[in-house]
Amino acid sequence: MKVVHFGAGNIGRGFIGLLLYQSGYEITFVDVNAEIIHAMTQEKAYQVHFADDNSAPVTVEHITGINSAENPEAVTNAVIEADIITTAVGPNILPVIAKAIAEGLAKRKDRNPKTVPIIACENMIGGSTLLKKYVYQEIDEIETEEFEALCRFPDAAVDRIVPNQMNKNILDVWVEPYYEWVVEKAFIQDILPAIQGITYVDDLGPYIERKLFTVNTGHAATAYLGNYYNYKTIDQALQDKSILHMLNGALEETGQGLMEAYGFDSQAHHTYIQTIISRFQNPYITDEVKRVARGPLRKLGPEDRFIRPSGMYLAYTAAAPKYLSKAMAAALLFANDEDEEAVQLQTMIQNKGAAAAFAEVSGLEQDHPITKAVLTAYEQMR
Ligand SMILES: NC(=O)c1ccc[n+]([C@@H]2O[C@H](COP(=O)([O-])OP(=O)(O)OC[C@H]3O[C@@H](n4cnc5c(N)ncnc54)[C@H](O)[C@@H]3O)[C@@H](O)[C@H]2O)c1
Ligand SMILES: O=P(O)(O)OC[C@@H](O)[C@@H](O)[C@H](O)[C@H](O)CO
Repeated sequence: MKVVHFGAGNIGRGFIGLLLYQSGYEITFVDVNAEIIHAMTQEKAYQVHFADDNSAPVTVEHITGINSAENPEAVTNAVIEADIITTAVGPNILPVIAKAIAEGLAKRKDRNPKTVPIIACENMIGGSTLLKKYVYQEIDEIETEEFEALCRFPDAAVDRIVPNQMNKNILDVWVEPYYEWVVEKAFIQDILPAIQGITYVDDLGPYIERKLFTVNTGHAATAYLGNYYNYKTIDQALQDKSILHMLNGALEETGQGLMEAYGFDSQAHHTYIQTIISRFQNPYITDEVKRVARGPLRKLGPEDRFIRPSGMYLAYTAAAPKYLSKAMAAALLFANDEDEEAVQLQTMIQNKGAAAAFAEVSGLEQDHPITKAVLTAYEQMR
Protein backbone atom coordinates (compact mmCIF):
# COMPACT_ATOMS: atom_id res chain seq x y z
CA MET A 1 0.00 0.00 0.00
CA LYS A 2 1.48 3.29 -1.11
CA VAL A 3 0.99 6.89 -0.02
CA VAL A 4 2.23 10.06 -1.63
CA HIS A 5 2.52 12.78 0.97
CA PHE A 6 3.23 16.39 -0.08
CA GLY A 7 5.22 18.30 2.57
CA ALA A 8 7.93 16.49 4.54
CA GLY A 9 7.88 19.12 7.30
CA ASN A 10 6.91 18.98 10.95
CA ILE A 11 3.39 17.63 10.65
CA GLY A 12 4.19 15.55 7.56
CA ARG A 13 6.92 13.58 9.32
CA GLY A 14 5.72 13.86 12.92
CA PHE A 15 2.06 13.05 12.46
CA ILE A 16 0.73 11.99 9.03
CA GLY A 17 3.84 10.00 8.09
CA LEU A 18 3.91 8.27 11.47
CA LEU A 19 0.25 7.19 11.43
CA LEU A 20 0.44 6.01 7.83
CA TYR A 21 3.58 3.98 8.59
CA GLN A 22 1.88 2.44 11.63
CA SER A 23 -1.00 1.45 9.35
CA GLY A 24 1.35 -0.41 7.00
CA TYR A 25 1.84 2.12 4.21
CA GLU A 26 5.04 2.83 2.25
CA ILE A 27 5.41 6.59 2.10
CA THR A 28 6.83 8.76 -0.66
CA PHE A 29 7.37 12.28 0.68
CA VAL A 30 7.36 15.07 -1.90
CA ASP A 31 9.04 18.33 -0.91
CA VAL A 32 11.14 21.18 -2.30
CA ASN A 33 13.58 21.11 0.63
CA ALA A 34 16.64 19.50 -0.98
CA GLU A 35 18.36 18.73 2.32
CA ILE A 36 15.38 16.85 3.78
CA ILE A 37 14.74 14.91 0.57
CA HIS A 38 18.42 13.99 0.22
CA ALA A 39 18.45 12.70 3.81
CA MET A 40 15.31 10.65 3.15
CA THR A 41 16.70 8.98 0.08
CA GLN A 42 19.89 8.15 2.03
CA GLU A 43 18.44 7.10 5.38
CA LYS A 44 15.05 5.67 4.31
CA ALA A 45 13.90 6.03 7.91
CA TYR A 46 13.56 8.53 10.77
CA GLN A 47 12.57 8.57 14.40
CA VAL A 48 9.54 10.18 16.04
CA HIS A 49 10.09 11.11 19.71
CA PHE A 50 7.25 11.96 22.07
CA ALA A 51 7.36 14.99 24.36
CA ASP A 52 6.62 13.27 27.67
CA ASP A 53 8.69 11.31 30.15
CA ASN A 54 7.73 7.75 29.28
CA SER A 55 6.94 7.08 25.59
CA ALA A 56 9.51 5.19 23.51
CA PRO A 57 10.41 6.64 20.10
CA VAL A 58 9.06 5.02 16.94
CA THR A 59 11.19 4.44 13.86
CA VAL A 60 9.29 5.23 10.67
CA GLU A 61 10.64 3.04 7.88
CA HIS A 62 9.91 2.25 4.21
CA ILE A 63 10.06 5.89 3.22
CA THR A 64 11.51 7.66 0.26
CA GLY A 65 11.63 11.27 -0.88
CA ILE A 66 11.21 13.16 -4.16
CA ASN A 67 12.37 16.71 -4.75
CA SER A 68 9.51 18.06 -6.86
CA ALA A 69 11.57 21.06 -8.00
CA GLU A 70 14.19 18.72 -9.51
CA ASN A 71 12.20 15.66 -10.50
CA PRO A 72 8.57 16.40 -11.45
CA GLU A 73 8.33 13.20 -13.50
CA ALA A 74 8.97 11.08 -10.40
CA VAL A 75 6.10 12.93 -8.67
CA THR A 76 3.77 12.10 -11.57
CA ASN A 77 4.74 8.42 -11.36
CA ALA A 78 4.24 8.36 -7.60
CA VAL A 79 0.75 9.91 -7.99
CA ILE A 80 -0.09 7.26 -10.60
CA GLU A 81 0.78 4.45 -8.17
CA ALA A 82 -0.63 5.94 -4.94
CA ASP A 83 -3.41 4.32 -2.89
CA ILE A 84 -3.78 7.56 -0.91
CA ILE A 85 -2.52 11.11 -1.40
CA THR A 86 -2.12 13.44 1.59
CA THR A 87 -0.76 16.95 2.03
CA ALA A 88 0.66 19.09 4.86
CA VAL A 89 2.28 21.98 3.02
CA GLY A 90 0.36 25.00 4.34
CA PRO A 91 -2.78 26.51 2.75
CA ASN A 92 -0.81 28.91 0.53
CA ILE A 93 1.06 26.05 -1.18
CA LEU A 94 -2.05 24.05 -2.19
CA PRO A 95 -2.33 25.84 -5.58
CA VAL A 96 1.36 25.07 -6.21
CA ILE A 97 1.08 21.30 -5.71
CA ALA A 98 -2.28 21.09 -7.54
CA LYS A 99 -0.54 21.04 -10.94
CA ALA A 100 1.60 18.01 -10.04
CA ILE A 101 -1.44 16.17 -8.66
CA ALA A 102 -3.48 16.96 -11.80
CA GLU A 103 -0.69 15.71 -14.06
CA GLY A 104 -0.39 12.44 -12.15
CA LEU A 105 -4.16 11.88 -12.08
CA ALA A 106 -4.46 12.56 -15.82
CA LYS A 107 -1.98 9.75 -16.52
CA ARG A 108 -3.51 7.53 -13.87
CA LYS A 109 -6.64 6.86 -15.89
CA ASP A 110 -4.86 4.49 -18.31
CA ARG A 111 -2.38 2.98 -15.84
CA ASN A 112 -4.19 2.75 -12.48
CA PRO A 113 -7.84 3.87 -12.68
CA LYS A 114 -8.56 2.99 -9.03
CA THR A 115 -10.22 5.90 -7.18
CA VAL A 116 -7.73 7.62 -4.88
CA PRO A 117 -8.65 9.62 -1.75
CA ILE A 118 -6.81 12.96 -1.54
CA ILE A 119 -6.75 14.42 1.98
CA ALA A 120 -5.40 17.91 2.69
CA CYS A 121 -4.19 17.98 6.31
CA GLU A 122 -3.98 21.74 6.71
CA ASN A 123 -5.25 24.11 9.41
CA MET A 124 -8.23 25.46 7.55
CA ILE A 125 -11.89 24.87 6.87
CA GLY A 126 -12.44 22.91 3.65
CA GLY A 127 -8.77 22.28 2.77
CA SER A 128 -9.38 19.23 0.55
CA THR A 129 -12.33 20.93 -1.16
CA LEU A 130 -10.08 23.89 -1.95
CA LEU A 131 -7.34 21.58 -3.23
CA LYS A 132 -9.94 19.92 -5.51
CA LYS A 133 -10.83 23.35 -6.91
CA TYR A 134 -7.14 24.05 -7.66
CA VAL A 135 -6.62 20.60 -9.24
CA TYR A 136 -9.72 21.02 -11.42
CA GLN A 137 -8.47 24.44 -12.56
CA GLU A 138 -5.61 22.54 -14.22
CA ILE A 139 -7.83 20.35 -16.43
CA ASP A 140 -10.39 20.71 -19.25
CA GLU A 141 -14.08 19.74 -19.33
CA ILE A 142 -13.57 16.18 -20.61
CA GLU A 143 -10.96 15.47 -17.96
CA THR A 144 -13.29 16.88 -15.29
CA GLU A 145 -15.70 14.00 -15.90
CA GLU A 146 -12.87 11.48 -15.84
CA PHE A 147 -11.46 12.95 -12.62
CA GLU A 148 -14.80 12.42 -10.83
CA ALA A 149 -14.11 8.68 -11.08
CA LEU A 150 -10.38 8.95 -10.40
CA CYS A 151 -10.25 10.89 -7.13
CA ARG A 152 -12.23 12.12 -4.10
CA PHE A 153 -11.36 14.95 -1.74
CA PRO A 154 -12.66 14.41 1.81
CA ASP A 155 -12.05 17.34 4.17
CA ALA A 156 -10.12 16.78 7.40
CA ALA A 157 -9.13 18.26 10.76
CA VAL A 158 -5.67 17.49 12.13
CA ASP A 159 -4.42 18.24 15.61
CA ARG A 160 -0.97 17.60 17.05
CA ILE A 161 1.53 20.24 18.15
CA VAL A 162 4.78 19.72 16.28
CA PRO A 163 7.19 22.60 16.93
CA ASN A 164 10.15 23.59 14.76
CA GLN A 165 12.87 20.99 15.14
CA MET A 166 16.50 21.33 16.21
CA ASN A 167 17.71 17.74 16.19
CA LYS A 168 21.10 16.31 15.24
CA ASN A 169 19.45 14.14 12.62
CA ILE A 170 17.39 16.52 10.45
CA LEU A 171 14.71 13.90 9.76
CA ASP A 172 13.97 13.10 13.40
CA VAL A 173 11.07 14.88 14.98
CA TRP A 174 9.72 15.57 18.47
CA VAL A 175 5.95 15.70 18.81
CA GLU A 176 3.43 16.03 21.61
CA PRO A 177 1.80 12.65 22.46
CA TYR A 178 -1.76 13.95 21.82
CA TYR A 179 -3.27 13.73 18.35
CA GLU A 180 -6.62 13.89 16.59
CA TRP A 181 -7.19 13.22 12.87
CA VAL A 182 -10.83 13.51 11.80
CA VAL A 183 -11.91 12.89 8.19
CA GLU A 184 -15.36 13.27 6.65
CA LYS A 185 -16.55 9.99 5.25
CA ALA A 186 -19.45 11.11 3.02
CA PHE A 187 -17.47 11.01 -0.24
CA ILE A 188 -15.35 7.95 0.51
CA GLN A 189 -17.73 5.46 2.16
CA ASP A 190 -16.94 2.87 -0.54
CA ILE A 191 -13.15 3.34 -0.45
CA LEU A 192 -12.55 4.11 3.23
CA PRO A 193 -8.78 3.77 3.82
CA ALA A 194 -7.85 1.66 6.82
CA ILE A 195 -5.65 4.09 8.73
CA GLN A 196 -5.16 3.61 12.46
CA GLY A 197 -5.87 6.84 14.29
CA ILE A 198 -8.32 8.40 11.80
CA THR A 199 -11.83 9.04 13.10
CA TYR A 200 -14.31 9.08 10.22
CA VAL A 201 -17.35 11.32 10.72
CA ASP A 202 -20.46 12.26 8.73
CA ASP A 203 -20.24 15.97 9.47
CA LEU A 204 -16.79 17.50 9.87
CA GLY A 205 -18.11 21.03 10.61
CA PRO A 206 -18.23 20.81 14.42
CA TYR A 207 -14.84 19.06 14.62
CA ILE A 208 -12.88 21.45 12.42
CA GLU A 209 -14.47 24.57 13.92
CA ARG A 210 -14.00 23.35 17.50
CA LYS A 211 -10.35 22.58 16.74
CA LEU A 212 -9.53 25.69 14.71
CA PHE A 213 -11.39 28.09 17.03
CA THR A 214 -10.05 26.60 20.25
CA VAL A 215 -6.59 25.11 19.62
CA ASN A 216 -5.54 27.50 16.86
CA THR A 217 -7.30 30.62 18.12
CA GLY A 218 -5.85 30.02 21.60
CA HIS A 219 -2.42 29.25 20.20
CA ALA A 220 -2.39 32.34 17.96
CA ALA A 221 -3.69 34.59 20.76
CA THR A 222 -0.89 33.33 23.03
CA ALA A 223 1.69 33.83 20.29
CA TYR A 224 0.69 37.39 19.34
CA LEU A 225 0.25 38.52 22.96
CA GLY A 226 3.43 36.65 23.92
CA ASN A 227 5.32 38.42 21.14
CA TYR A 228 3.92 41.77 22.29
CA TYR A 229 5.23 41.14 25.82
CA ASN A 230 8.59 39.89 24.44
CA TYR A 231 8.30 36.19 25.23
CA LYS A 232 10.06 33.79 22.89
CA THR A 233 8.14 30.55 23.46
CA ILE A 234 4.52 29.58 24.08
CA ASP A 235 5.13 27.96 27.47
CA GLN A 236 7.13 31.02 28.65
CA ALA A 237 4.29 33.33 27.56
CA LEU A 238 1.76 31.27 29.53
CA GLN A 239 3.80 31.57 32.71
CA ASP A 240 2.73 35.23 32.58
CA LYS A 241 -0.58 35.26 34.45
CA SER A 242 -1.97 38.21 32.47
CA ILE A 243 -1.46 36.33 29.16
CA LEU A 244 -2.99 33.17 30.63
CA HIS A 245 -5.97 35.27 31.74
CA MET A 246 -6.38 36.76 28.24
CA LEU A 247 -6.08 33.28 26.68
CA ASN A 248 -8.85 31.98 28.96
CA GLY A 249 -10.94 35.04 28.07
CA ALA A 250 -10.43 34.53 24.32
CA LEU A 251 -11.40 30.85 24.56
CA GLU A 252 -14.49 31.73 26.61
CA GLU A 253 -15.45 34.01 23.72
CA THR A 254 -14.89 31.42 20.98
CA GLY A 255 -16.53 28.79 23.23
CA GLN A 256 -19.69 30.85 23.50
CA GLY A 257 -20.12 30.96 19.72
CA LEU A 258 -19.20 27.27 19.31
CA MET A 259 -21.63 26.10 22.01
CA GLU A 260 -24.42 28.17 20.47
CA ALA A 261 -23.67 26.94 16.95
CA TYR A 262 -23.15 23.25 17.70
CA GLY A 263 -24.88 22.65 21.03
CA PHE A 264 -21.68 21.44 22.74
CA ASP A 265 -22.23 20.66 26.41
CA SER A 266 -20.85 23.56 28.45
CA GLN A 267 -18.95 21.44 31.00
CA ALA A 268 -17.46 19.20 28.29
CA HIS A 269 -16.36 22.24 26.28
CA HIS A 270 -14.71 23.83 29.31
CA THR A 271 -12.85 20.60 29.97
CA TYR A 272 -11.74 20.63 26.31
CA ILE A 273 -10.48 24.23 26.71
CA GLN A 274 -8.45 23.34 29.80
CA THR A 275 -6.97 20.27 28.06
CA ILE A 276 -5.87 22.49 25.18
CA ILE A 277 -4.29 25.06 27.52
CA SER A 278 -2.35 22.35 29.33
CA ARG A 279 -1.08 21.10 25.95
CA PHE A 280 0.28 24.62 25.29
CA GLN A 281 1.97 24.48 28.72
CA ASN A 282 3.68 21.12 28.07
CA PRO A 283 7.14 21.66 29.63
CA TYR A 284 8.67 19.05 27.30
CA ILE A 285 7.92 21.19 24.24
CA THR A 286 9.72 24.34 23.16
CA ASP A 287 7.44 25.96 20.62
CA GLU A 288 8.57 29.33 19.32
CA VAL A 289 6.11 32.22 19.38
CA LYS A 290 7.28 33.08 15.84
CA ARG A 291 6.22 29.69 14.47
CA VAL A 292 2.77 29.86 16.00
CA ALA A 293 2.33 33.50 14.91
CA ARG A 294 3.46 32.79 11.32
CA GLY A 295 1.31 34.08 8.47
CA PRO A 296 -0.71 36.87 10.14
CA LEU A 297 -2.53 37.74 6.88
CA ARG A 298 -3.88 34.18 6.72
CA LYS A 299 -4.68 34.11 10.43
CA LEU A 300 -6.61 37.41 10.26
CA GLY A 301 -8.50 36.25 7.14
CA PRO A 302 -12.33 36.15 7.01
CA GLU A 303 -12.70 32.37 7.49
CA ASP A 304 -9.82 31.82 9.87
CA ARG A 305 -9.26 31.52 13.64
CA PHE A 306 -10.02 35.12 14.71
CA ILE A 307 -12.58 36.74 12.44
CA ARG A 308 -15.01 33.88 12.12
CA PRO A 309 -15.35 33.12 15.86
CA SER A 310 -15.44 36.87 16.61
CA GLY A 311 -18.38 37.13 14.21
CA MET A 312 -20.08 34.16 15.93
CA TYR A 313 -19.57 35.84 19.32
CA LEU A 314 -20.99 39.13 18.02
CA ALA A 315 -24.00 37.34 16.53
CA TYR A 316 -24.88 35.68 19.83
CA THR A 317 -24.01 38.44 22.31
CA ALA A 318 -24.46 41.61 20.23
CA ALA A 319 -21.04 42.79 21.46
CA ALA A 320 -17.56 42.68 19.96
CA PRO A 321 -15.27 40.22 21.77
CA LYS A 322 -12.85 41.94 24.17
CA TYR A 323 -10.05 39.37 24.41
CA LEU A 324 -10.11 38.25 20.77
CA SER A 325 -9.95 41.93 19.76
CA LYS A 326 -6.88 42.43 21.93
CA ALA A 327 -5.22 39.37 20.43
CA MET A 328 -5.98 40.65 16.91
CA ALA A 329 -4.52 44.05 17.85
CA ALA A 330 -1.37 42.21 18.97
CA ALA A 331 -1.37 40.42 15.57
CA LEU A 332 -1.34 43.85 13.87
CA LEU A 333 1.76 44.62 15.95
CA PHE A 334 3.55 41.37 15.00
CA ALA A 335 6.69 42.48 13.14
CA ASN A 336 9.02 39.76 11.92
CA ASP A 337 11.38 40.32 8.97
CA GLU A 338 11.62 36.57 8.34
CA ASP A 339 7.86 36.22 7.88
CA GLU A 340 6.70 37.33 4.44
CA GLU A 341 3.10 37.92 5.56
CA ALA A 342 4.18 39.89 8.65
CA VAL A 343 6.34 42.13 6.41
CA GLN A 344 3.40 42.65 4.01
CA LEU A 345 1.03 43.46 6.88
CA GLN A 346 3.42 46.01 8.39
CA THR A 347 3.87 47.62 4.93
CA MET A 348 0.08 47.83 4.51
CA ILE A 349 -0.25 49.44 7.95
CA GLN A 350 2.46 51.98 7.11
CA ASN A 351 0.96 52.81 3.71
CA LYS A 352 -2.74 53.00 4.49
CA GLY A 353 -3.09 52.95 8.28
CA ALA A 354 -4.09 50.16 10.64
CA ALA A 355 -7.87 50.50 10.20
CA ALA A 356 -7.76 50.20 6.41
CA ALA A 357 -5.18 47.41 6.56
CA PHE A 358 -7.24 45.42 9.07
CA ALA A 359 -10.43 45.96 7.04
CA GLU A 360 -8.72 44.72 3.88
CA VAL A 361 -7.24 41.62 5.50
CA SER A 362 -10.30 40.65 7.56
CA GLY A 363 -12.94 41.47 4.95
CA LEU A 364 -14.81 43.61 7.53
CA GLU A 365 -15.85 47.23 6.99
CA GLN A 366 -13.89 49.95 8.83
CA ASP A 367 -17.01 50.85 10.82
CA HIS A 368 -17.77 47.22 11.74
CA PRO A 369 -17.95 46.77 15.54
CA ILE A 370 -15.14 44.19 15.45
CA THR A 371 -12.86 46.50 13.44
CA LYS A 372 -13.58 49.29 15.89
CA ALA A 373 -12.82 47.07 18.92
CA VAL A 374 -9.55 45.84 17.36
CA LEU A 375 -8.48 49.38 16.48
CA THR A 376 -9.27 50.68 19.98
CA ALA A 377 -7.10 47.92 21.47
CA TYR A 378 -4.40 48.60 18.85
CA GLU A 379 -4.24 52.31 19.73
CA GLN A 380 -3.91 51.42 23.43
CA MET A 381 -1.17 48.89 22.79
CA ARG A 382 1.07 50.55 20.22
N1 LIG B 1 3.09 21.86 13.12
C1 LIG B 1 1.91 21.73 13.70
O1 LIG B 1 1.79 21.74 14.93
C2 LIG B 1 0.68 21.53 12.85
C3 LIG B 1 -0.41 20.85 13.41
C4 LIG B 1 -1.57 20.66 12.68
C5 LIG B 1 -1.62 21.12 11.37
N2 LIG B 1 -0.56 21.77 10.85
C6 LIG B 1 -0.68 22.21 9.45
O2 LIG B 1 0.14 21.39 8.63
C7 LIG B 1 0.61 22.15 7.53
C8 LIG B 1 2.14 22.08 7.50
O3 LIG B 1 2.63 22.66 8.70
P1 LIG B 1 4.05 22.29 9.29
O4 LIG B 1 4.08 22.81 10.66
O5 LIG B 1 4.38 20.86 9.02
O6 LIG B 1 4.97 23.24 8.36
P2 LIG B 1 6.45 22.95 7.85
O7 LIG B 1 6.94 24.24 7.31
O8 LIG B 1 7.23 22.24 8.88
O9 LIG B 1 6.20 21.93 6.63
C9 LIG B 1 5.73 22.31 5.38
C10 LIG B 1 6.57 21.60 4.33
O10 LIG B 1 6.02 21.87 3.04
C11 LIG B 1 7.14 21.97 2.16
N3 LIG B 1 6.79 22.64 0.91
C12 LIG B 1 6.77 23.96 0.63
N4 LIG B 1 6.45 24.14 -0.67
C13 LIG B 1 6.27 22.91 -1.20
C14 LIG B 1 5.95 22.45 -2.51
N5 LIG B 1 5.73 23.29 -3.52
N6 LIG B 1 5.84 21.11 -2.71
C15 LIG B 1 6.04 20.25 -1.68
N7 LIG B 1 6.36 20.63 -0.43
C16 LIG B 1 6.48 21.94 -0.20
C17 LIG B 1 8.19 22.75 2.97
O11 LIG B 1 9.48 22.63 2.41
C18 LIG B 1 8.04 22.06 4.33
O12 LIG B 1 8.91 20.95 4.44
C19 LIG B 1 0.07 23.57 7.71
O13 LIG B 1 -1.14 23.70 7.01
C20 LIG B 1 -0.20 23.62 9.21
O14 LIG B 1 -1.18 24.56 9.53
C21 LIG B 1 0.60 21.98 11.54
O1 LIG C 1 0.02 25.92 11.46
P1 LIG C 1 -0.60 27.28 11.60
O2 LIG C 1 0.29 28.37 11.15
O3 LIG C 1 -1.98 27.35 11.00
O4 LIG C 1 -0.84 27.51 13.16
C1 LIG C 1 0.25 27.43 14.07
C2 LIG C 1 -0.07 26.49 15.21
O5 LIG C 1 -1.17 26.99 15.92
C3 LIG C 1 -0.43 25.09 14.68
O6 LIG C 1 0.56 24.59 13.83
C4 LIG C 1 -0.68 24.12 15.85
O7 LIG C 1 0.53 23.74 16.43
C5 LIG C 1 -1.45 22.91 15.39
O8 LIG C 1 -2.56 23.27 14.64
C6 LIG C 1 -1.86 22.00 16.52
O9 LIG C 1 -2.70 21.02 16.03
